Amino acid sequence: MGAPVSAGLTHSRGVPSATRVAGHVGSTLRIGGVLAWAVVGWTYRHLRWVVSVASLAFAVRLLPNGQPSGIRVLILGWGVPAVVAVVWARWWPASYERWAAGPLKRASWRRWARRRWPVLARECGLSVQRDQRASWSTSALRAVAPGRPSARSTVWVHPRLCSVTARGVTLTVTVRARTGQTVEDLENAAPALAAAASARSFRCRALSPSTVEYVLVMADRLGPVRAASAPVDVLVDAVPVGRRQDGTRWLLPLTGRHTLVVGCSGSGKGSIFWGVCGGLAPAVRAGLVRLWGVDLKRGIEVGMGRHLFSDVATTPAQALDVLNRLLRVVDERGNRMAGVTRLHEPTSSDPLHVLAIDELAVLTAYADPEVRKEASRLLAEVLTQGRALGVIVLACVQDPRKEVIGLRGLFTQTLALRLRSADETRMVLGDGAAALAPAHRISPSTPGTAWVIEEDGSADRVRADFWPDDLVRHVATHNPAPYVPDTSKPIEQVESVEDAEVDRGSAVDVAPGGVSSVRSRKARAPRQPRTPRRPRVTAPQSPSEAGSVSSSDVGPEAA
Ligand SMILES: Nc1ncnc2c1ncn2[C@@H]1O[C@H](COP(=O)(O)OP(=O)(O)OP(=O)(O)O)[C@@H](O)[C@H]1O
Repeated sequence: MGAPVSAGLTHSRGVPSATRVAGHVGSTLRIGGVLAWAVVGWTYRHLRWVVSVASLAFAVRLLPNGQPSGIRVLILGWGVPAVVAVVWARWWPASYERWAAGPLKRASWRRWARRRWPVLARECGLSVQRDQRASWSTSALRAVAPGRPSARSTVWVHPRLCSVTARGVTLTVTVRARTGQTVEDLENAAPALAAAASARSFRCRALSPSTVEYVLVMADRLGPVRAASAPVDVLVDAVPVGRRQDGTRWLLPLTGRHTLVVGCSGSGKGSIFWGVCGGLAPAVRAGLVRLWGVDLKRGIEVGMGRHLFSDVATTPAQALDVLNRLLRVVDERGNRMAGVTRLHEPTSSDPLHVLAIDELAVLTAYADPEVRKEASRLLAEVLTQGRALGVIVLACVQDPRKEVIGLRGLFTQTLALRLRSADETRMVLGDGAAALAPAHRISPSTPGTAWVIEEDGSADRVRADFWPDDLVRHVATHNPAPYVPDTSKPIEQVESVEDAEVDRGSAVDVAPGGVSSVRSRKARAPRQPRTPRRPRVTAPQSPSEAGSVSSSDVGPEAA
């Protein structure tokens, strides 16, 4: 048998085969097709610009010469701007968006709102039909030709469009209610207006009893995941946790507030937990803030950044102890501040105490009945009295039902991550929130996204930055909580400062796998003089007893 014969043409050195030529032609055609398609698409989207530039080129280049050339018009007026724009948008998208696409889009949104307002107002149920008396000219016409037109006519009355502005990815429309209309009527139309504008989301804010501002977010800035970065600035009043839906920074106010973070499993509570604790890290290092952790889910979450915390409770008994100690700070500060000031100012000797609780329900709903009762009582006291005295609480929870968190109403700001139903949204954010802040519609594919209700009552969508484990560890290691001897413990429990150091420095780092490792910080902490012996003090059992505790019973920051 002879050698197999190739079905195609044979190769000869220096002469390309038909297959290779066909391949080159094919790929050239493909690239050309993609480019042509991109140019056509861009032209379609920017038709007005292309037509304007083409007309300009025609007028400037050709008319003076008196030699019109179709090819030159095409190249100068259409081809050049289209290719420039495609290349610009492809390789420098940010500057293209900033200087070309962004301003054009915003101008078109503004024009759309102004021109379409009468139709929009009517279709969204904001306008009414009213009978109107005929004008004098109509009446005169009627006198000449009796029978028509009618002496009365029907007109549409719309709420007044006060202003239309566009900035970034938001279109802001301010509207004044017509006679007989309330701001609630205007607010109720917000979802319909947002849908008509094809907005991604919206905010609605009452500026006065007759004026409402609609902020329509036309593009989603919360889509991409953004990792947090190690904080540098010493911040106490508010910490940056992520971004708002209009792309601006989301600062979560802390001073004077108790924060409840609610979201189902996997909704990203960890990002907000570490956004706050990590954001406070430089202040912890500076001694302006003391963090206390309660993580009854085996300390897995808090263990990741253990060094940041002055103390961490991983069992119900330890949690009660932490709550008791904070209550003593509340009592001591209350006595000291009474009649002097109404809001605590954190200093390094008198810091802000932040109690961070990973899963509140484990303590207040799923623990033993006695622990539950005691924990709820202590926490209620901290929540009701601590706010102005510089003792604040950040609590995360999955289930917002009253049976699970009876203390829900004592938190002064609430963040709703992804929730399971409109009912849960109402429970967390309040009546009427299901339409304005639909946390139950947050996609499971965007963890860390939440709805917040601002002080002025408006709702905003936000997304927390993601805190990877390495970043949490890095921030905690570089911003350890300064050592503060706990003099509130009965004396026999703290034999010496060295013992206390070992006690506190033996941070139980629980690895994700659940394996604990004991790490001593004794080597790093400076050696302290021995604590003077003190008379034995019994920890108070109730707030009334706690009120009589002397300043030596609380931490040194209070002394
Ligand atoms: N801000 C974020 N951006 C992007 N992805 C995030 C963000 N936050 C969390 N995730 C992702 O979502 C997953 C779940 O997040 P996280 O553990 O914080 O949820 P959780 O609400 O605390 O859940 P659980 O209550 O079950 O502990 C994380 O593993 C992470 O991959």
